[in-house]
Amino acid sequence: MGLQGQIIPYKNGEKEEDDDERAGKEISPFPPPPLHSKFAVVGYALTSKKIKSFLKPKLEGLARNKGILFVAIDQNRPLSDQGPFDIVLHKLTGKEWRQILEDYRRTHPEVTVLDPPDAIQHLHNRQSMLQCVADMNLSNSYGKVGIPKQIVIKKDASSIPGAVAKAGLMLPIVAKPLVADGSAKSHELSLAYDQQSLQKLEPPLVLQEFVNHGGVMFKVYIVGETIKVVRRFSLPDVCKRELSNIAGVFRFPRVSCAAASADNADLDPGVAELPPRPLLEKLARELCRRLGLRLFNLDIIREHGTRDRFYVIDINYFPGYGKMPEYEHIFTDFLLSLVQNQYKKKST
Ligand SMILES: O=P(O)(O)O[C@@H]1[C@@H](OP(=O)(O)O)[C@H](OP(=O)(O)O)[C@H](O)[C@H](OP(=O)(O)O)[C@H]1OP(=O)(O)O
Ligand SMILES: Nc1ncnc2c1ncn2[C@@H]1O[C@H](COP(=O)(O)OP(=O)(O)O)[C@@H](O)[C@H]1O
Ligand SMILES: [Mg+2]
Ligand SMILES: [Mg+2]
Repeated sequence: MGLQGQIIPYKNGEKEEDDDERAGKEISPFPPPPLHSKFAVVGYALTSKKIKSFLKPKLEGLARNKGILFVAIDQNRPLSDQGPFDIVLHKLTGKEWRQILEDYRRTHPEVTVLDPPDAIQHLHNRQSMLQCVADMNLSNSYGKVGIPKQIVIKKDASSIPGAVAKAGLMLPIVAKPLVADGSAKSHELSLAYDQQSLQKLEPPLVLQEFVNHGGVMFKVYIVGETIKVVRRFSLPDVCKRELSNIAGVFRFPRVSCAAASADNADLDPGVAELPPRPLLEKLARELCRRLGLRLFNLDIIREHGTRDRFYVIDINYFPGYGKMPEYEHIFTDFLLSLVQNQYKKKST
């Protein structure tokens, strides 16, 4: 079964209508936009890559029909002189930009900044990124969600074999740059097969046990209270024989970017089966609360040979929603719900 149309809203469990049927003739379930302007104004500060993949004509068209206007933020002018905005949507890096946003949040509490810069900052370090998942210790009748056993190596590659042995990490080991700032370098991943090769790695790093997961992972996209899951191909399992015959470090430039959708692939059902919906709902809701974020996705894998043992391996702020089926409807409804909440707050 393909995943198209698999929407998991927390609240009502209603299924979205067919994309094509609704395109262009949206009847909004929300009351009209606020009184101060005809449109709800969403200021955006995004890279050109993001504008291309996210702000597609279909999204802008649908938004306009629902009373939402996207307006580009001019980074060379003070934010307060622009707008007025109801919402600020952003994904740019740099200390200066963070400070501008923090100041703006303080002086414009009526504007929803998606999301707060300090909360996003939490995801820019691969150790702090997964801490919330570890703290949650989610385990119920639907399954158990954890993170792979991991350690952080800040410097000194020669200390790695000792640190790995002391922590009891099993080979093979995945090495990821500690900083996840969106740069090409931060997505470079290495797989080390033997103890000796570990010294070839370049700190600062997070070292994680490689968890066999049948070569398929799940991307869980979160937009406010809505979650949507897609399947992607991933790194293949490493078997014991391979482990004893292969030595060295294997480097991958950007695994997840190269990974194709596995939604319609003919897969072993035990590998392809989506994680249970109630488990993902609980995980997503808790992560939204703990991280203070509304726009993110997480990469989750199922330990091969188990039914209900899951590991979160990555969390990304404002990911590639363009690859999430029906994101235009989900995103515009989300923006409207935010504006509506602001309006309610103002009138009470
Ligand atoms: O460009 P895309 O559509 O592949 O999106 C990237 C994400 O892919 P995904 O939605 O998970 O498939 C990607 O996810 P992964 O880290 O590759 O799992 C990141 O979120 C990436 O942002 P950044 O480089 O970490 O700042 C995202 O890149 P930006 O679009 O934010 O630059
Ligand atoms: N601990 C792990 N066990 C097995 N595979 C992993 C593990 N960590 C990462 N991977 C694989 O490597 C890919 C990239 O790692 P990830 O942490 O998602 O980095 P990125 O932020 O660059 O996407 C994942 O999508 C998955 O295919
Ligand atoms: Mg990833
Ligand atoms: Mg990532």
